Amino acid sequence: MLAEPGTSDRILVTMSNAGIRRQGRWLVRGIDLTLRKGEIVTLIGPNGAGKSTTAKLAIGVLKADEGQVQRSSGLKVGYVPQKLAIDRTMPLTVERLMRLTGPLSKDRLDAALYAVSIPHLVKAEVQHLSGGEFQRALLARAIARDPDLLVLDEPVQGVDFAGETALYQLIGEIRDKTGCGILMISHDLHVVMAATDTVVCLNGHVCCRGTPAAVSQSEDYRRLFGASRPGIAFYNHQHDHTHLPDGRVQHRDGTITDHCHPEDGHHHDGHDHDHHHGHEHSHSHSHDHKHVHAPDLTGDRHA
Ligand SMILES: Nc1ncnc2c1ncn2[C@@H]1O[C@H](COP(=O)(O)OP(=O)(O)OP(=O)(O)O)[C@@H](O)[C@H]1O
Repeated sequence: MLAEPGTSDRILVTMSNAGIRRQGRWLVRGIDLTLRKGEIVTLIGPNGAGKSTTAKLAIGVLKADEGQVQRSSGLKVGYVPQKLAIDRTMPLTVERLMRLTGPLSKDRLDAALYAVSIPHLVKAEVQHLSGGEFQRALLARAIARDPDLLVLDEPVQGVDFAGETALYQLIGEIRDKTGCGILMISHDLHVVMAATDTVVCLNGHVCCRGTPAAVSQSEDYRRLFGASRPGIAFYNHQHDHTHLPDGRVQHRDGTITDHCHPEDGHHHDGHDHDHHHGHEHSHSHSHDHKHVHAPDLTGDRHA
């Protein structure tokens, strides 16, 4: 008998009630988070909310003082930290940057640079790269060793709007091609983050989570970031509800609940809460329900 594509074998990291304490203060606490193959999870939150700390806990750079963090055995992580201990004014070629973290065959190095569309920059000096090219070089370095999980701390820093859109598109393509899981960190929701499957809004603890569209409408998000955020646009499908591969339920407003009981979810609007397993579905589309699709902002790249 063919088994349903399992969800447990797709799990890369499970954080259960994880917390970390420094100098008598909890930097983050009560973090529940699951990272799976093929999924993009984005952590958002204001400065100091604990996004980098949570990412470091997830990959084992930091150890939890409370709760548990479990990683699948032999998990290979590609990590682009927020700050690099590299002096960008020192002479350093892209090729050497790629090898600073360990040996890498020429074939893999070239393939990774090709995947991020900068194969011509292999001999370029890092100090001469544009912001977007530098982020691509870091991304190439992180994907070169075939990671199961890619962790990208502020992957679009120093990149203009068009470059940002292209970079998020590229990150989505890397996920599609390699099937790796991706944990991203961003200060805020952004139009292209609609490519993200799940947004987790942090402020020392998990304030809310769900699709980008759902989180942007949630009270917690609005409280944290202010009521109106310009530039957020989502391409929404009208779902009644969708059963995610891991058994959770995504409601029409984009919220995700573990169970089908209305009281379990983050329901704010007082209607459309009667989604139960076994009741009538009204899916009228045939695409993969797991993804919220970004608007096509990248047409020029396909021209
Ligand atoms: N080793 C440490 N000792 C004490 N405090 C720390 C340590 N590391 C981080 N912090 C504090 O923990 C909090 C969370 O830091 P973190 O870098 O995770 O936040 P962040 O959400 O990634 O912020 P930003 O958006 O500014 O990058 C901050 O208040 C920071 O000052």
